[in-house]
Amino acid sequence: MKPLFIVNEYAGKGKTKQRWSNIQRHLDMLAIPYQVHFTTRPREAVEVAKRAALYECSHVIAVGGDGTVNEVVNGLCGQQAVFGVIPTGTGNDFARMLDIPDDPFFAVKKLVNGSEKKIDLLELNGKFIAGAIGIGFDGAIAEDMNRSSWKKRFGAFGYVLSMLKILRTFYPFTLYLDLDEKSFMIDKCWMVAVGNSCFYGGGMKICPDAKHDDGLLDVCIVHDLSRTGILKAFPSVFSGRHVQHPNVIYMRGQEVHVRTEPSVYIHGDGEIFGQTPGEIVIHPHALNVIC
Ligand SMILES: Nc1ncnc2c1ncn2[C@@H]1O[C@H](COP(=O)(O)OP(=O)(O)OP(=O)(O)O)[C@@H](O)[C@H]1O
Repeated sequence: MKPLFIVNEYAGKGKTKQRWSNIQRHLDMLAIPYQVHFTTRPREAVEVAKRAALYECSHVIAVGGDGTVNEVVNGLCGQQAVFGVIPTGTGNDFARMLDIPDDPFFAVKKLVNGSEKKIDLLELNGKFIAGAIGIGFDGAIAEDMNRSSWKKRFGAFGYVLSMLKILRTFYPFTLYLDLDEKSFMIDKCWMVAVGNSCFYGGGMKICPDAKHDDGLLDVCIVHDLSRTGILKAFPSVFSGRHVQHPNVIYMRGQEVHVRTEPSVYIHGDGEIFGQTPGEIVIHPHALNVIC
């Protein structure tokens, strides 16, 4: 039973093609037999991972960034095969969550010597997300980044550029949020983040206490801040200290329903999943991974 590598050569600003030759060299050096599929278009990885059982593979490894991880996870969820990742993308937050190194040699070694564990997954309106979901200001930033060439040109720094652009035009919204049995109505809301992992946007700790195997989702709400206030608070998201800010609410639960007035964008691990409303549920121990 050979592992199947699903490679997105376009991930990491197109550098994955070069990185894959390195990875292949390391696999051959360690005498690891494998099968490989190169994606030819967006979302193809979902279909390939769905057919993993036909390939008779014990492991399915995504070679790419968080978008590729998301597609493979959505195809693989509910199957026996174990999921792994070799990070070659721009943000690589999933690999960061599992402590998988960027260096291809050490990432391959980790795949070979790593142990298996089960991790939780978020489900948003029927789709699975391994890392974190952003609603509102952050969804608008992700939408802008995916449309512009900034991510390709500037990598993770493209997030900051899109943030500065969206900050000028974004208007806070009214949030109606149900978390398990509790209901909240929050005016002048900027964003809601729901995290399975603490990392997102290339290393930002938006939900700093989120753990990917505790059966809980973490919710972070930013509200009632001026544009200058957002700018001042932004750097603290890299350390996770933003949760101490008086205009940040931080909670934990199992199921979140979000409605907003007006509708705002939702992203999951950087990919746009439409607009609000959104229903988010945590699925404890839903995916077998090597870490
Ligand atoms: N052959 C292809 N041609 C064009 N796009 C593709 C192809 N295969 C996959 N994709 C798309 O490439 C997009 C970007 O891939 P991915 O997210 O893995 O890399 P990244 O954006 O560099 O990394 P990260 O998400 O970690 O910042 C995904 O949304 C995926 O659907």
